[in-house]
Amino acid sequence: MLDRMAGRNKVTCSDLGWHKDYVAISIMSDFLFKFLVIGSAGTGKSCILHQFIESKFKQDSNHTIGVEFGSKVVNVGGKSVKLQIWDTAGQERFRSVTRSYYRGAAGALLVYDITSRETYNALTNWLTDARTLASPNIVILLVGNKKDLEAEREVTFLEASRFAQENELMFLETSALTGENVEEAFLKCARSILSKIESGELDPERMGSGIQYGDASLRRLNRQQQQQKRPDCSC
Ligand SMILES: Nc1nc2c(ncn2[C@@H]2O[C@H](COP(=O)(O)OP(=O)(O)OP(=O)(O)O)[C@@H](O)[C@H]2O)c(=O)[nH]1
Repeated sequence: MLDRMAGRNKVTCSDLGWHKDYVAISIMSDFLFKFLVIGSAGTGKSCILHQFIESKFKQDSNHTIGVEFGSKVVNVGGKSVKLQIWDTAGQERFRSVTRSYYRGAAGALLVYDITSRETYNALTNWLTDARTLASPNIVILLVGNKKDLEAEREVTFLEASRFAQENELMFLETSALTGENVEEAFLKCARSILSKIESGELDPERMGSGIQYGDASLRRLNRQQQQQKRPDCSC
């Protein structure tokens, strides 16, 4: 099972139950965050995930069947965070399958294609799904992908920034082709979750928070508890 956590895996419909019993806590990480990548078909979600994990463009990307999975450990503000990322199919026919993955997600990249107004117009529906089906405190970053296709742009940066502001989303334009802002998108989302944990706005111990302590944090907590239990030395 651990092999499946290193890198990226296709999850077929028959596999859909396996992760339910799986407690994925990385040995060296401080936290584990569950992430979703959502948005209309063809916006580049799989290519974004591939670029983030493999640092290269996925040349022959096919439509995702159900969901695919990838993971990566990143350093955020001195903390080691394992991102457990579910790349969902954008096609309507997979909607019931993909919706079952929303529960307990801490963060999401909501992706549209800057060269397709249709994918931008669908954002409100995706957002409603994310906010109702995932954790109520889910941190969402709006991603305008295919930034390299400037000549074919149908959605301006300003328009999308306003949408993001009105809907309390963070916003970035990316290119899975060149890699521009791809890592930054995941890091920005992770940073925001981490700062909400630090400020107490997010509680990793709440069921369905999409956040777990990694072994490094657990070891630290155990040490602190042991020290508190030790009786004071009277010598
Ligand atoms: N020029 C350009 N093409 C891209 C970019 N990202 C993805 N593509 C292309 O867009 C198409 C769709 O990419 P995918 O990553 O498969 O899209 P998806 O959102 O995962 O699609 P579904 O799995 O059906 O939901 C492919 O032909 C990619 O080569 C990008 O940043 N720039």
